[in-house]
Amino acid sequence: MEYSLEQLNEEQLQAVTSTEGFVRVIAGAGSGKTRALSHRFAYLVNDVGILPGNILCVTFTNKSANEMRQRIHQLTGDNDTGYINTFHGFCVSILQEDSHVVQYPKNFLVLDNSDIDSMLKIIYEERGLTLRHMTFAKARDMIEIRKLFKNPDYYLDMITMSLDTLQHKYLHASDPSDIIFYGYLYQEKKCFGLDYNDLIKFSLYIFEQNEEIRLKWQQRLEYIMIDEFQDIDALQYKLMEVLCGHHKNLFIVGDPDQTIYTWRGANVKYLFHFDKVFPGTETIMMTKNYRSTPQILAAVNSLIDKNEHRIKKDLIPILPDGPSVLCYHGDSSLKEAQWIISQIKKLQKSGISYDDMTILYRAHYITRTIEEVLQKEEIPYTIYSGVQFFGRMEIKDALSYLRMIAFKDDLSFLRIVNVPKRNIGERRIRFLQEYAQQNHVSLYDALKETIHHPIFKGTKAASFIDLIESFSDTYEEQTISELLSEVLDQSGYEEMHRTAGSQERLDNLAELKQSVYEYEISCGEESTLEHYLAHVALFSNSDAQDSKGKVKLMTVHAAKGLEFPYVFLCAMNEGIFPSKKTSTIDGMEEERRLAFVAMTRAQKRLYLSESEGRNFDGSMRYPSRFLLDIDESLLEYERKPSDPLISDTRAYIRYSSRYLDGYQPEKEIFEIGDKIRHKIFGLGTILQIDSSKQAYLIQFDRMNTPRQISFRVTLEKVR
Ligand SMILES: Nc1ncnc2c1ncn2[C@@H]1O[C@H](COP(=O)(O)OP(=O)(O)OP(=O)(O)O)[C@@H](O)[C@H]1O
Repeated sequence: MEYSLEQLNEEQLQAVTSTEGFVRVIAGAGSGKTRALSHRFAYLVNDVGILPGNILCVTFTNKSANEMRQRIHQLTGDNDTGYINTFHGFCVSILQEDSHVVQYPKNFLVLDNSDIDSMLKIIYEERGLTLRHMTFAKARDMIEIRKLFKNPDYYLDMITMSLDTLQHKYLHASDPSDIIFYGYLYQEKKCFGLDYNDLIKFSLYIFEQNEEIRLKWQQRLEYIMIDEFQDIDALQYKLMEVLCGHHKNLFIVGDPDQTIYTWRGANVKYLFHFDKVFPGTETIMMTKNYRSTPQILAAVNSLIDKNEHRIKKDLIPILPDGPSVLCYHGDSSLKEAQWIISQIKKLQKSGISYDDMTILYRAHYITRTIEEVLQKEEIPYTIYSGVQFFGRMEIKDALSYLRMIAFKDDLSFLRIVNVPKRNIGERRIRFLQEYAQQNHVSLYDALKETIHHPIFKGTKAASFIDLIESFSDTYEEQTISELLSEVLDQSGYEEMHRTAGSQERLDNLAELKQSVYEYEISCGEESTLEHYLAHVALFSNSDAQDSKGKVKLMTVHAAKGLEFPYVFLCAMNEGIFPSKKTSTIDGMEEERRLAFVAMTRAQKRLYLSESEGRNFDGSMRYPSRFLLDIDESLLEYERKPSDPLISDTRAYIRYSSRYLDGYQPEKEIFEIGDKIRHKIFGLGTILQIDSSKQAYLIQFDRMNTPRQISFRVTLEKVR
């Protein structure tokens, strides 16, 4: 894009040319925030004559920083694009220049999650901790929470204590949380590593300690601009306050309706109260939407209007009319996927490239059925910010267990023999490889033949053989889905992920079981384990490298800030979107904002779909409340959920909403004669309601006599 202020509307122009003082832009989705920011930067450089190195432009992710750099480069033609970075990235620049104040070298290490895990591994080994004490995911969270709230001055230990003193503190800690925390600080200091928290804390400390350095940075940053201000957290805010302290030229842009990171500490109050904290703030509202058709905008306005904690602001369409928002209710997730793919084919036949079509979803595991249909129909696709379903580690591991039972091949063996840990590490594998080569046998046979060799003392090799042998003997009599469940259980594989707290992996395994089950019922005679393995092998080899000419699949979080001509938002079901983890009213509003972000990505047409069936916990799948939030007249249904299903959904939403924010309903919500499902006793009918005992009298279909069941137990209404 060429630089020209004529490409801007009135509000954008005001935002671009109001260079001095505190300026706040409250902007809607698709209203041209990115365009305004990049033009403002270019205006300062091209027209005002400011040096790019004196401008700081903060974005939310590294990816948006890269994109912003490219745009600004195009607009200014200048190779120096100044400081365009995330807060963390900018702190790296500060520390590279001034880390000597805290006696850290310039080439300090920036730690990511896998570095942190490696450090945790050392600490656990040194101090005899196991994942039962705390999973790595929990340990990382715990460290972050302690750094933010419980021990906010922790960085002083890192800066002022000698390595020996820090080590002493670690070695003398006795509580697992203290051991991990101080062990981690010690490990960090030992390698001059800094995590995201430290980067900001250290920068703030340097500014606090050294006025000269603070002033140097404050003077350097003549203009500061911050994007996605609705997602700023307390530490970033503090840093911003310091940085703009000299010139006081601070420009912020945000959309309160797109706050989706409160779970990470973002707080939209900073955007709301900005004008009180910085008197004289000029506020500009940008609500004209250039991205989406009036049909899409009417639907999203209607959705977000249902959030109670918000400033009312409708997006105003600029583009001409387009087709209606098209919705579909499937009898199963397969039917839903087939419908999406049929729409994709229709679009493609009309001359639209696959590039222009994107499928969005709330949770990764949703892609499995969609991928299967896409592959069957030979439609090219690519998954962003995630691995294709059958390429995921846990899916490959699970399938390797099945392959091991059927074929006992070396590849499967190598993949799973030590997963979960059976103490069969590299040295023992080398031993097996040598034996196998000399005796021309498979690795598994090598293990069986050498199992009494002293090298396998203290390992769980024998129980691994028992496991494989016992399944090999019986698998032909079992269904594949039973086999899979049992092997994941008896091998300890699922337990391993449970202990590690990897809910996403467990969800994916549950989805794999579901897919095996569907395979069995759809292919009758041919459903042997060998057939199944041949069938899935076709799915595991697709590559996701080049995205040209391919349908895109991504989570809603990954789609933030992007736009696509045709958007399919799928699996719009209770328990998926909103996520089953939503437990507070604020959390539900955040989920709704997330749905809003998803829908506002669409430019030409938006497709919404959901399907019946069961969730992993056995509960019914109801259409999402977010679909019901949208005024009915704004949605065109190609296939609608039945009226009884809609009324049950409403009842379910009313019922489950009571539990938000920990509310425990005291009153009964079923009526006499209602059919219910109890998670253990199965189907039944309500005979009596006893409010004094807070219980129902229920006749269960499979019991001779009725039972009294407390209100405390969740019952599901059956149509
Ligand atoms: N003044 C304008 N005239 C024409 N098109 C515009 C104008 N401003 C923005 N657009 C177009 O509108 C679309 C949305 O703009 P942009 O991506 O900057 O929005 P945004 O506010 O950053 O969106 P979001 O917050 O939803 O990610 C882009 O395709 C952009 O080119």
